[in-house]
Amino acid sequence: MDSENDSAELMPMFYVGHHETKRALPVSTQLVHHAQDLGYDMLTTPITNAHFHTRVLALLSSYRQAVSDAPPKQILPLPLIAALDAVDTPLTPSDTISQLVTFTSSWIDLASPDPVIAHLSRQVFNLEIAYAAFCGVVTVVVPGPALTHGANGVSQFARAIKEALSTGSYIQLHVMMPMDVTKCAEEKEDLGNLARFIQPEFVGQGQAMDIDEFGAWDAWNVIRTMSRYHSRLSVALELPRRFPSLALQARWYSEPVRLLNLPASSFLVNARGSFVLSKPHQHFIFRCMRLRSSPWLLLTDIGPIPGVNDPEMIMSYSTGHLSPETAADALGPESPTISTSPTPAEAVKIPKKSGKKTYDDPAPHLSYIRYLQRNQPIKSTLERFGGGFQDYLQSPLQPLTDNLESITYEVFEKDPIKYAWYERAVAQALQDWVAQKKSTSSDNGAVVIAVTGAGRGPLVTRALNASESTGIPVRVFAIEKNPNAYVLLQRHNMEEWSGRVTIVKTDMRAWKGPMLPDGSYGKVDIIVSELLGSFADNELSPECLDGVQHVLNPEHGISIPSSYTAHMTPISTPRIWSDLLSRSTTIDSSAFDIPWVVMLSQFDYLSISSASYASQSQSQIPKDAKMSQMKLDSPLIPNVQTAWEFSHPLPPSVLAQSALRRGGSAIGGGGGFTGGDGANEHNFRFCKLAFPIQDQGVCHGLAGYFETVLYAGSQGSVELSTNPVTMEEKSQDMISWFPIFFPLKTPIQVPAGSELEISMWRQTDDRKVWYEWLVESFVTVNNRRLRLSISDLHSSKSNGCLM
Ligand SMILES: C[S@@+](CC[C@H](N)C(=O)[O-])C[C@H]1O[C@@H](n2cnc3c(N)ncnc32)[C@H](O)[C@@H]1O
Repeated sequence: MDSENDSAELMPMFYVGHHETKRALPVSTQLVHHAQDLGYDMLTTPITNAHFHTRVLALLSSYRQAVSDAPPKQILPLPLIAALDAVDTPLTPSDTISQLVTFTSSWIDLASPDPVIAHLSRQVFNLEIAYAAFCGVVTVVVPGPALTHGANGVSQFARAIKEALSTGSYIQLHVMMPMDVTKCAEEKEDLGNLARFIQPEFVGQGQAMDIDEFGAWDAWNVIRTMSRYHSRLSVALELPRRFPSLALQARWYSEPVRLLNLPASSFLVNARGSFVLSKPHQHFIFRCMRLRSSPWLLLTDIGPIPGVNDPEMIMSYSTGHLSPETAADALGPESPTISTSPTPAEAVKIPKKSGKKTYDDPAPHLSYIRYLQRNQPIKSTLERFGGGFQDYLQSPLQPLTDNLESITYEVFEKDPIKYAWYERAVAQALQDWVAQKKSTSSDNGAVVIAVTGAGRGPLVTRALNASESTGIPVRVFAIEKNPNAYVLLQRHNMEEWSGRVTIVKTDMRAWKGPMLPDGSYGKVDIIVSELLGSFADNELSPECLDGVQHVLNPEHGISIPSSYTAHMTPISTPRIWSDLLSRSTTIDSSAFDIPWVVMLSQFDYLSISSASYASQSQSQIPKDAKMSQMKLDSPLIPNVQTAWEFSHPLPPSVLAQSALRRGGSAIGGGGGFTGGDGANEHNFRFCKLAFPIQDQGVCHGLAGYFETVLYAGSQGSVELSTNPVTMEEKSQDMISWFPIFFPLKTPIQVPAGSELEISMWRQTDDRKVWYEWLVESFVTVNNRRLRLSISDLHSSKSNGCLM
């Protein structure tokens, strides 16, 4: 198999279903197989049929009649729907039932302010859920609430969903929500919809919500919040013809979307007369398909399954092999000529270009989706490296207290950027050293380098390379406290480094420096270390480097890295939060007090850089962008702020004061704030940052990143970054670090135009280091700043990093 095929095989699979809102035929096993022969993976079916619908309408009508015939003060009991009859449903338990996506009735109105309509709707819904569960159905799609009834209606609907999750204890419930309620296709006049039979006194009752672009998302937020982020509850998202703002797209992307519903109206027709999707549709679908649980696609009302009534018809399997013209983009719906862009129904009437023989595709929409599947954007380095780790929570490494395994080092060493950048930094530092005519700590003019925390030695190799490439002689020491890695370092010294390196097995803080012939200890000119964690200082780089600074040449000595900064931004991530909730109730009650290392994937930034937010109406995807080249990062640039900085070496006076405090002498002060002598208190940090929130949302925690200056000299600075705003410019394709996530035990609802204030502390008691974090939400009304909510003060003290 060639490598192209190899990588194509690793691309996500698209599972595509065929859905008819009014399917004429019951879905038999034969029909399922027939659809599979065409290339569909699944079919949908309603749980009940028109017979049942008619029965309920008749019951409503006779009830209304009875009420109007009854004497004025007589109260009649609410109408009761008799149990389902065999003629009421096309479903029956069968071998193929688990392959069907079932739909509850769309003609009910669970959120109705009319108690009779609500009562009937609830009965229909409960009967359907119970029967589907009985039949062994796995997937049930529930049409979302009518938003016209306002907030009260949404909570009624949400309550019914919560009930259904306990009735059908194995069923996955997908609530069908429009991506953008303001761009919803006009509700088709459904004469049988119970909502039409609302009594006049209830019309307009229940404060209608001010429905803005985020209206449907807001309703979904109520539904999943009331069900406590239930793991069997997700969204079936209906994609509109014209896509909403990038902010709303990004929000839906962060939700548990398990079905993407593509009605016929979401397709455009290109110059060739073929059904295609706009660039924003393509981009959104491609992004969603990269999620750890990628959604299924439903093609809705694109016509019945072809060939069902025509056994003679020659069918072809939709492989996605389309000519470039057939799959070419259409004039997008965002084009000013939108009105001339035909709807699919209109397009059917467009004469095909004469002269060319047209290929009659029985399933053109499906063929196009398969084409997208074949032409997905190539994977980024990070995606190739991190595949399978998306949103997977890992406890941060503690390389100081734990001894890493060889395989962990091996993973670091695959980084295509980090080590190359270190080599550049060392080379530039050596060149500056010589150019500035600085004296060295050796007796022969060689610059003395110590790689402190050498691991299996990749930075040692890079330091030797830098010496060779610059022609500047060095003397190299490799310091490592992991006894197992020490063995490997010795082997490398014999086999790769020709014995040029002095290997010392010790904690760097206990190392006295290079031993001189007279038995005394010399100094080091450059300390090279990589002790950084996802939040810069969380693997105790500051404490380790303070502890080894005594060996550094006091006059000229430098540290690579010379500084590092921690960064953060508030995010919404329902997926990770619900994962933490179940952990906190099962395996780890402190799950919300741990900063987790995680390859953040299904999340949304809550605070966007003002320039990026302002320009979001302009299409971010160039018109001529090839599918395979599309970038699938978050489309908006977040507002990421710096929490604090550490730099090395420290001024000697700071270390001198720390030494005075250690041991608790009177002259060393009154002890630490949080215990101990306070000898590490110079590494205490605090920050309070304010983040503007543009759109309403829910904050589930803080995403943390870091930047580091390895070396800044005469040739500029060599930097690494995991900060999404700067990583592309500073160290694109670096894969060694995933972000860190500081969770909130109780998610904070944030209105549009509000502000989140984040307080973060790096605490220490001389024995360990931990973080504390607090989030507050504010809104300004009539020039008064009002606090809306405040989180718990979270603390990782019980899981702190031991010094
Ligand atoms: C993140 S790993 C980096 C390893 C290697 N430099 C690399 O880039 O692949 C950090 C290394 O520092 C070592 N280390 C951490 N604290 C140390 C200390 N106080 N003294 C000596 N080694 C230490 C760990 O055992 C580990 O091997």
